[in-house]
Amino acid sequence: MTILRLHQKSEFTPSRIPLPSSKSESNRALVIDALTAGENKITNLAEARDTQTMIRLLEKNPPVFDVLDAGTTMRFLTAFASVTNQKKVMTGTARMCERPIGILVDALRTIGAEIHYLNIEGYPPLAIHGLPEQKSDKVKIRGDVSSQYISAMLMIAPILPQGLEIELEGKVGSQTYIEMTLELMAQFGIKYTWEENRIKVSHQAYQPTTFAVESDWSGASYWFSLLACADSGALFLEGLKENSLQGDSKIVEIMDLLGIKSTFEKGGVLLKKQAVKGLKNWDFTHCPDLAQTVAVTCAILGQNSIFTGCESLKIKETDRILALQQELAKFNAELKEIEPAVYQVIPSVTMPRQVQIHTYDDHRMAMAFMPLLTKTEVLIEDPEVVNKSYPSFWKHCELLSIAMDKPTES
Ligand SMILES: O=C(O)C1=C[C@@H](OP(=O)(O)O)[C@@H](O)[C@H](O)C1
Ligand SMILES: C=C(OP(=O)(O)O)C(=O)O
Repeated sequence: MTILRLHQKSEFTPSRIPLPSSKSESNRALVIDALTAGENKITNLAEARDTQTMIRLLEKNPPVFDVLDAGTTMRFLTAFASVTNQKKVMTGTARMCERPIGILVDALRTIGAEIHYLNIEGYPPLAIHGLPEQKSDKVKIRGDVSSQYISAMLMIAPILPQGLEIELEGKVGSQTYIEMTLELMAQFGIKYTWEENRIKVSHQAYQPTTFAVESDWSGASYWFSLLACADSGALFLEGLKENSLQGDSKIVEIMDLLGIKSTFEKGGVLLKKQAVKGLKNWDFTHCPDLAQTVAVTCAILGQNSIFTGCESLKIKETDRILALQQELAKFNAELKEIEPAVYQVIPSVTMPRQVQIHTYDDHRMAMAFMPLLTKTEVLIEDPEVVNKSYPSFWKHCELLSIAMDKPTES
């Protein structure tokens, strides 16, 4: 295990942070590009490992698609390999093989794909044998497990000879990501309708276009949190736009309650400190990746908050609820279950002189706990975990003159 020591620092001189590109937008653009007959010009693709994995697999087209720990890559490429009628084994890390995929496999089988489970029913690894003939132009997909299944089906829908109608069943989580998929498809010329719980996409061709991936709002959230927890400073986050395809731009509203004023300017957003208004509760149904950032911020800022809509957090890179509970306890804060998927953050009252954060192979655990350095010395276990979405994260900490020791082996 490597450990990165972050020295305490609570004042930041106004600094600029060049954010990474969004892996969610990148991975959609890459799949759509692979399904477009002509030449697209896609710029600003993410350096994230999840995106680099997608690029490598699409370029090299090996018989086994090992997606490592990338959820979108697993789900999007399962649909892609099916619709392009390929024989493919889909696999990933041990954790990836614990993340459910049965809902997507069922939907693909309904439209005619031949897919077998190689180990446990409902989970990767999978063997795909192609989609010889479209058997149905309608599927029902429940929306409360992962929106990635719906995005995966949507992106392949125009390629299907009969198009596709998707009926969303029950509560829909991460809807902003479904909207992102459809908006991106629209930018590549696709027409669709979405009435109540039915999304219809007819058979049509993706139109070659130019598309620039936006900066990553999920990655931006950690800098909002850092400034919210700091005593003073200002930050300019480069490349963010007010009207984003990304639902995690909600961090602006959340952090407005937690003491950050955001002003959109040419080339990005300026963050300044303002009085804390208070965050009594927040629903994370459509922005689950912000939950860790906001939980840590509330715990540090003395905000007793109720978090709802946390259903999907247990099936991400790790069980994020358990991981948060264990790590918040290290500085005497709590994430208490009130009822299923509803939690209360009980903030820290005493801060130890040093806190060592276990990161559970989850990039967001490392990044979400970084702002703790405003209050104490922080040791981050396996800091390279950030590579999944934000490989330059620690370099960007250095831009803020956050002192850190070279990672040591232990
Ligand atoms: O489609 C996407 O790009 C994503 C959707 C979300 O997953 P769920 O739909 O599983 O909540 C999100 O947590 C993930 O980081 C990225
Ligand atoms: C959940 C995440 O990613 P994925 O599901 O694509 O692995 C994430 O980046 O927080």
